[in-house]
Amino acid sequence: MKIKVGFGFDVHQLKEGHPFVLGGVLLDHHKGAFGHSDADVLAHAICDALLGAANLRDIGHHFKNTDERWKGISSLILLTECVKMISEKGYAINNVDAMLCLEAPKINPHVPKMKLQISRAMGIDVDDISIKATTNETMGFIGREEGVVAYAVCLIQK
Ligand SMILES: Nc1ccn([C@@H]2O[C@H](COP(=O)(O)O)[C@@H](O)[C@H]2O)c(=O)n1
Ligand SMILES: C[C@@]1(CO)OP(=O)(O)OP(=O)(O)OC[C@H]1O
Repeated sequence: MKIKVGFGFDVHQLKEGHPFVLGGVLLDHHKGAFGHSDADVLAHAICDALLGAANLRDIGHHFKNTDERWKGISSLILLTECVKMISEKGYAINNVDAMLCLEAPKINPHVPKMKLQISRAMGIDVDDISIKATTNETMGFIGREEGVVAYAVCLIQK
């Protein structure tokens, strides 16, 4: 059996009045993430972890942020596409572990729904997805609520 690990990171600016989508869940917050797609940093970090594990470059290589096809797209669709790419190389997903870093809102109440959305998009068990959150203790751009960050690792095997 071949086992591979992948790591992903993403960051997006937070702007007043923008929708805030994380893990496919629309959060009720005065600020939201700004990007070419729906700017879902959690989905993007998982995409990069999957692609990295299978040595398939990165999200921007496959989905250019100048391509009109991806403007405003739900990143869950991009996540499903990344799963297809690694499946075509013969890999199955073992598990995903992710970390969100943002000052507000509180993420814990939304974790079950995020896990469900991501499990559906990836076609894996909800129990094989872990989502955690931390603040940046008011420091730096995260502490000033200027941006949101996500990290993810995943294990794939064939
Ligand atoms: N946006 C966030 C940030 C944190 N949490 C939860 O609160 C716990 C304590 O966070 P600290 O940054 O103060 O260590 C953290 O372990 C998470 O459970 C959250 O839900 N949403
Ligand atoms: C998702 C893509 C494509 O729409 O764009 P963004 O939403 O701007 O996100 P980013 O993480 O900056 O780049 C990856 C791109 O593939």
